Amino acid sequence: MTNPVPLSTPAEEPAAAPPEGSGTRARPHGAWRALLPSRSPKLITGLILVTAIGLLGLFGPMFAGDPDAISDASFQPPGEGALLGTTQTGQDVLAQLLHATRGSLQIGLLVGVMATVLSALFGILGGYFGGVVDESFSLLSNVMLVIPGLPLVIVIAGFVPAADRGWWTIAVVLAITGWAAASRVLRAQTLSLRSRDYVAAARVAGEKPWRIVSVEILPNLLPLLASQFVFAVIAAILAEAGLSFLGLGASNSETLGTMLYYAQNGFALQREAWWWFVPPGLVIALFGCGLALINFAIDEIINPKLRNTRAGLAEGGVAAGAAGAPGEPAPGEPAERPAVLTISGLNVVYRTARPVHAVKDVSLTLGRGEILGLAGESGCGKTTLAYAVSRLHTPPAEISSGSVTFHDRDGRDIDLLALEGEELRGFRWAKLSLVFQGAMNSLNPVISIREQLADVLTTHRPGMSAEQRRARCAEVLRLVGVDPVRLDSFPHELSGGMRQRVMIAMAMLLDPQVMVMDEPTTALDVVVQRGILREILRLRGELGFAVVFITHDLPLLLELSDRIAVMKDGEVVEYGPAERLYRAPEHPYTRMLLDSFPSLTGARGAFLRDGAAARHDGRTALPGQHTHLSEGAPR
Ligand SMILES: Nc1ncnc2c1ncn2[C@@H]1O[C@H](COP(=O)(O)OP(=O)(O)OP(=O)(O)O)[C@@H](O)[C@H]1O
Repeated sequence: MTNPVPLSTPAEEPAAAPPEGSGTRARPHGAWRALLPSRSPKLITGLILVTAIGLLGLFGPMFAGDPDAISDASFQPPGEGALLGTTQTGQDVLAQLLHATRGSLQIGLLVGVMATVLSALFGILGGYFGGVVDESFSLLSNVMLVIPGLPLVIVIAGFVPAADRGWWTIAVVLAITGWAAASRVLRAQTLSLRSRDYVAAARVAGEKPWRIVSVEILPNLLPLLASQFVFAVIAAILAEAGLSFLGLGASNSETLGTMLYYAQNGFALQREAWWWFVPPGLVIALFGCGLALINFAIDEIINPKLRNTRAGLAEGGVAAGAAGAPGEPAPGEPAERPAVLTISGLNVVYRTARPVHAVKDVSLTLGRGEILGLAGESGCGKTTLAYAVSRLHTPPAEISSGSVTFHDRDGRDIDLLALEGEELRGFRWAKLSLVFQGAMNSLNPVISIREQLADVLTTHRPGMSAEQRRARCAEVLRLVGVDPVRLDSFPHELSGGMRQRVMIAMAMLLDPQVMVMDEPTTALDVVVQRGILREILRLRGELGFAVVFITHDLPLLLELSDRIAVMKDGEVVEYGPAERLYRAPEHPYTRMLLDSFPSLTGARGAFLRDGAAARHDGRTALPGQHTHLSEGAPR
């Protein structure tokens, strides 16, 4: 991006700059294989349980004898003649168990499929299409919900003559009475999904409704559908057991429910014949457990954030303190100001299945009141570094080694990586605050600006009176160039530029010594952006805070920063005063970056023109540098 409006040009932000885009970042899609969890113990255990019980139900009856064959050996415990013992009438429990497993699985799976299809049909289509479709589907599901399930099942099952009450009849009855609750959940989720940016984008792009539902919405609902399927299967197996217990079960089928029913009727518990009721109970429990574990794993597959972050650890990850990078200040370029933040040998690794060493041995010193620019192409680790320094990183990101020391005004050195809980909360914002890209979107739309600013003060400065809070809120707003009348506005009543200024004001509320700004103005148009950057420069001069300023935009950093660190693949490849970096870049990557920005006054950048880094000698001036760098050394 070029910066045609130099910082020194008195260009004002228009009162109503157009609101910015959504600020969402698209993650690159990996191959389907990459979506699979590498070694998920949950998935493996779940699959083993479900497959084993499935095979037992599928093939077991072929090898088992007649489950109804009566013999004299009544209540025989497990032993040689009968592996799982016998019932009151001498029937073989193992043979019964194998047939019953098949019967229950048939009913459970059929109900699971039917109930899930019904709930998806009514819930997703109703939620997506809205209007009459939604109203009629909702009416139907509401009616099904208010009718008490079990009595309805009993009535329907009782209505069907026993001779016709096959396992499929019971399955249909259970499915009809069991889809409504799931459909309400799916409808609510679909309503939320259909208003997301990417669905709106697909609609604007002219995608057909069936494609939007199946490609944009359905994949996001898969974890929910999977868990509802699991729930429906388990509920069906249990409901069928209940019906059998009442004598309303499938008349032509042996199920785990009927087994329990006969065990109860045969006084198995009283006669301590545990082998009669424990095996069917255990099969139900293990099957449910297996399905639940598979459900967890499906969640991890669908949602990459849930994937096992320890997989990387098991593989040893990336060695801490990897090969040194030229992160130290070059000799002869010591920090002139006393340091406020010292980052030393910092390594940050994303412990994913394939670990990403995002920050490699970074060492930087931020002087008091200094603006340190952090430049580098997308994905080089700038945000990861900012998050780690602010202790905002969350798993799978892990600081594998290094230190971050904050040198407080009062002379204390604070080890940032050792701060925990209350200490960390108290430190962040009061001494080190942050403004992130698209921060303006984090303002709560239903709370006024005044309340949102005052909230920060109430949390961190509980001793402040309401009057003092009001005065401070007005003061910071004035500082960032927003009229304090706006305190009573709601975020939607402000322009994008104003909202971002409010966020900067919020970051300044507690008079921090360091502000980390990650692309704070990227979402704004260039005129508004320059207005805000000028404010930051002015405030830095007035209030003396130091800034770590992150952007792709090297020309902008050349104007703004005292020193610049250039990052590539997680390493700081060049670090020095902005002026030196511009006049005599040492690293080929810095030269390439400088060459990649076209000049407004000279020849077009070599990178854009040639598609490759060109050696750059006698560089033409970059936008903005005419007005700033050419006037002398940076601040
Ligand atoms: N949650 C994550 N899990 C695994 N890798 C991640 C994760 N977040 C970021 N990364 C990787 O870490 C590296 C650094 O990412 P980071 O977001 O810090 O880059 P950046 O320089 O800030 O990029 P940009 O300028 O586009 O915001 C990239 O390779 C990225 O793919």
